[in-house]
Amino acid sequence: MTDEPTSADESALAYHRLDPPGKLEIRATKPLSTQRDLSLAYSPGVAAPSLAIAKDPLAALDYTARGNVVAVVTNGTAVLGLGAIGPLASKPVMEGKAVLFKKFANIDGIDIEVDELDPDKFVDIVAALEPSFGGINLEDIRAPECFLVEEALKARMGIPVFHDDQHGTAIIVSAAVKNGLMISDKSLADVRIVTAGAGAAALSCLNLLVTMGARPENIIVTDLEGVVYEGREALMDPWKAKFARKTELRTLAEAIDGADIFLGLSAAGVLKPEMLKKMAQNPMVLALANPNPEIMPEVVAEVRPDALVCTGRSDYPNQVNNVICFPYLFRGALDVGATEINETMKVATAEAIAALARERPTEEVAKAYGGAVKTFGPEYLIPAPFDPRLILRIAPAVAKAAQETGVAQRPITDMAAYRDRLNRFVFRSGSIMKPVFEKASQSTARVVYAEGEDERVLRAAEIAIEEGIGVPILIGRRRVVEARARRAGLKRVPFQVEIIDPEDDPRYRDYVEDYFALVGRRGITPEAARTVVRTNTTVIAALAVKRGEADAMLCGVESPFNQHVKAVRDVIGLADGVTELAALSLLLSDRRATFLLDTQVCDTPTASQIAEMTLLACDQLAAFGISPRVALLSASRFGSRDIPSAVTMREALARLNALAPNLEVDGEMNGEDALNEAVRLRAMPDSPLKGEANLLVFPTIDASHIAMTLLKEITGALHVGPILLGTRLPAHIVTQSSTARGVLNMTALAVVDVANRVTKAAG
Ligand SMILES: NC(=O)C1=CN([C@@H]2O[C@H](COP(=O)(O)OP(=O)(O)OC[C@H]3O[C@@H](n4cnc5c(N)ncnc54)[C@H](OP(=O)(O)O)[C@@H]3O)[C@@H](O)[C@H]2O)C=CC1
Ligand SMILES: CC(=O)C(=O)O
Ligand SMILES: [Mg+2]
Repeated sequence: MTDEPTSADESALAYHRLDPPGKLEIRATKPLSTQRDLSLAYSPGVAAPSLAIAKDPLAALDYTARGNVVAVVTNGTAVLGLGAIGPLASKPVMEGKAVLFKKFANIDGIDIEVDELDPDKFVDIVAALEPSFGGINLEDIRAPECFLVEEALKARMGIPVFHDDQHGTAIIVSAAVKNGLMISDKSLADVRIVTAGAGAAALSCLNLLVTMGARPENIIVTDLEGVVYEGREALMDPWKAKFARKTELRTLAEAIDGADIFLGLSAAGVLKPEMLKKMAQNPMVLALANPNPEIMPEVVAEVRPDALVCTGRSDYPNQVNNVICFPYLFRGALDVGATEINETMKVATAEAIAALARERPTEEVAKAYGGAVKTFGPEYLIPAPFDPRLILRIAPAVAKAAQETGVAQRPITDMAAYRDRLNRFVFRSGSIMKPVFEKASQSTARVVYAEGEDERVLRAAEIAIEEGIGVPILIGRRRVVEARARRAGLKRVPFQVEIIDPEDDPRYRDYVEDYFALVGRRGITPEAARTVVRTNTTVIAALAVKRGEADAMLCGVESPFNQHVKAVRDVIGLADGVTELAALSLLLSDRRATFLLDTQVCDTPTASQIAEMTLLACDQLAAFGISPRVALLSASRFGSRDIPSAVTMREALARLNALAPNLEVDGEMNGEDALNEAVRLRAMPDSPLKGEANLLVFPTIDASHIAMTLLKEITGALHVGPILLGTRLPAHIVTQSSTARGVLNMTALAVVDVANRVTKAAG
C-alpha cells in the first residue's frame, strides 16, 4: 500500500466526513415533547424503574435498553491488519462494527476505545462496565494479550464476552472451509493447512478447525519469525506453542509445499505467487488480512486457476469476514439473556452459515452481487453479508443452543413467534402482512401471473409454492421461463407450475373468441383481437380468470399501471354496484401503517365514487385485521373553505354516514387533522374520528399520488400494494418498481381476496 490517497480512499474519507461526521448517533425511543413526557422519562418518574431494578437486577431488561446494547471494546493494538494504530485511530473501525450490529441485527452497538495497554488494567476497566451492557464484543486487541483479556473477562462478567477477531473469524472460516472442501471433494481430516499469522484470528480458527476434525499434525503455523517449530524461542507464547511442530521447515515458502489450505490472517502481500504454485491440487486460499489480503484474487486466478479464493473484502466474491457472524450470534444470545457464548453456540452458528450458502439464492443476494445470481459453487462458498436470511437462520440456532446448554436466563418458549419477530425485522411488511399470510397459507387458489418471465415474479412464485400461498400459473414463453428460473437458481419453478405459453397454447383460439366477444363491438376487429391475445399477457391472464382457469390474476411489473387497468376493465369488468375501480396503497413507516386512497385509477372521483371506494377499502382493511379510521382530506378544514374538494368530501361524508353509520369517519380535514388528534379536536371537538386516521381518502389522484411518492421519499416508508378495489373477479396490478417480496405480498392479498369472495358468496 502506498501513502498516496487513492480515489477509493477519498470516497471513504468523504463518506465519513459527511455531516454529521462519523457513522453513528443515538435516538430516543420514547416521546419527549410534553411536560408529562418529561416527568415520566426524567424526574420524578424515572425513580420508579430505578427502584424496581435496585430490587431485582433482571428488571433492567424490562425498563432499560441494556438487554439490546453491546459494547464494542478495543485498545487499538491490532486494528484490522493496520497494526497498533491506537484507540483513537481505531474509532472508525469500531463505529463500523457498531453500525453493522444495528443494520444487520438491530442491536445497539456502542464503541468504546480504551487508552490502556496493560491487560490487567484493561480488564478492570471493561469489567466495571457490566451494568451498562447486555454483551461485550472485544475487537482488534492483539495476541497474546487478547487471550488473557478474554479469559479474565469471561470469568468476571455475567454477560456474553466474545472476542470477535478470534471466534467470529473462526466461525466464518470454518463454514467456508467446510463448504470449500465439499466442492474440492477433500476431507478435513486429511487436508494440510498452513497459516500466515499466529495471532488472535489464526490460532482461534485452528482451534475450531481441530474441533471440527482437522488433525494437528497436518497444520503448520507461520508468523513474522517464520515457521512455529518445537524449540523456537523468538516471538513465542503459550498459545502459539500449542501448534509448534517438530519440523525442519523454517519459512512459509517451504511450509506451503503441497498444502491444501492457506489460511492468511497476517498482513498484506505475505503470500507470493511462486509459493502459490507449490500448493496441492484445487487448493483453498483464504487471504483474509484487511484491508489488503495476503494475495490479491486476480493474482491467484492467474497463477492457480484451480484455487478456491476467499478474502475479507466486500469487493470480491467469497467475503470471509466476521460480519457474517457476530451481529446474528449476539442477536440470538441477547434474546435468551445468555450469560455466555459457548462452543455449542459457536458451532451452531458455523453450521447455520455453511448450510445457508447451499440454499437457493434470493433476490437480495443477487442485488448484493450487482444483479448476478450466485448459486453454491467456487464463487459462492458462503452467504453474502446482505443475505437477510442470515439473521433468520443464525439467531434461532444460537438461541436454541444457549437453551440446550443451560446458559439462557430467559429461554424462548415459542420459537415460531420468535422467528416471526425476526422476520418482521427483516421484512418490514412482515408485521402487517402476518394475518394476510396466515389466511393465505395452505390455499389452493390458482394465481395467474401475466409477466411470468420476469425474475421477480419467478422468485415470488417459488416462495409461494414453498409457503403454500396459492398455486402459481405463469404466462410466458416456456424456454424463457425455464432459462430464467435456472439462472435464478430456483428449484420448484418451472417444474411445479403450469405455464401458459402465448406462442404455443392450445387455448389460443378460444381466448381470441372470448376476447372478441367482449370487445368486438368496441372497435376491435377479429385480426386486432388475435394480435392482442398473442401479445398482451395481461389480457391472457384476465381471460384465464374470466374462464375459470385461474382464481386471481397479478400483473404490472413490466409496464405502466394504466395499460393494465384497461385490460382488467375490458375483460374482468367491475363488480355489481361499482361504478369505478380504485387503488388502495399502504405505506409502512417505522411508526405507522397508513392506507391511501385512491392512488392510481380515478382522476377526480365524485362524492358517490368516494363513498363507494371508501367502503371497499374498509373491507380490505378488515383483511389486515385493522379497524378503519377514515379521514376525508381536503385543503379545507371542517367548512373553512368552499373549494370543490371540500364540497365533494362533505357530500361523501353524508353518504358514508347514511350507508355505514358505525364507520369511524370524518371530514373534510387536512393531513395534520387526520394524523394528529389534538390538532383535530381543537378544530372540531366532537369529531367522531378518534386517534390517528389510518385510511386517508384524497380528493384527486394528483393529491394522493404526489402525497404517496413524497412520503415514501421523505420517510423511507415501504409501499405495499396498490390493491385494486372494485373488480368483478380477483385481479391486482402491482407497480413496475415492485420487488419479489412485493409481488409475494400481493400474491397473498390476491389469495385472501379469493377466499373472502367465496365466504361472501356462501352468505
Ligand atoms: N477477514 C476477517 O474476518 C478477519 C481478518 N482479520 C485479519 O487478520 C489479520 C490478523 O489479525 P489478528 O489476528 O486480530 O491480529 P494479531 O495481532 O493478533 O495477529 C497478527 C498475526 O499476524 C502475524 N503477522 C503480521 N505481519 C506478518 C507478516 N508480514 N508475515 C507473517 N506474519 C505476520 C503476526 O506475527 P507475530 O505473532 O510474529 O507478531 C501475528 O501472529 C489482520 O490483517 C486482520 O485484519 C482478523 C480478524 C477477522
Ligand atoms: C474483520 C475484522 O474484524 C478485522 O479485520 O479485524
Ligand atoms: Mg477485527
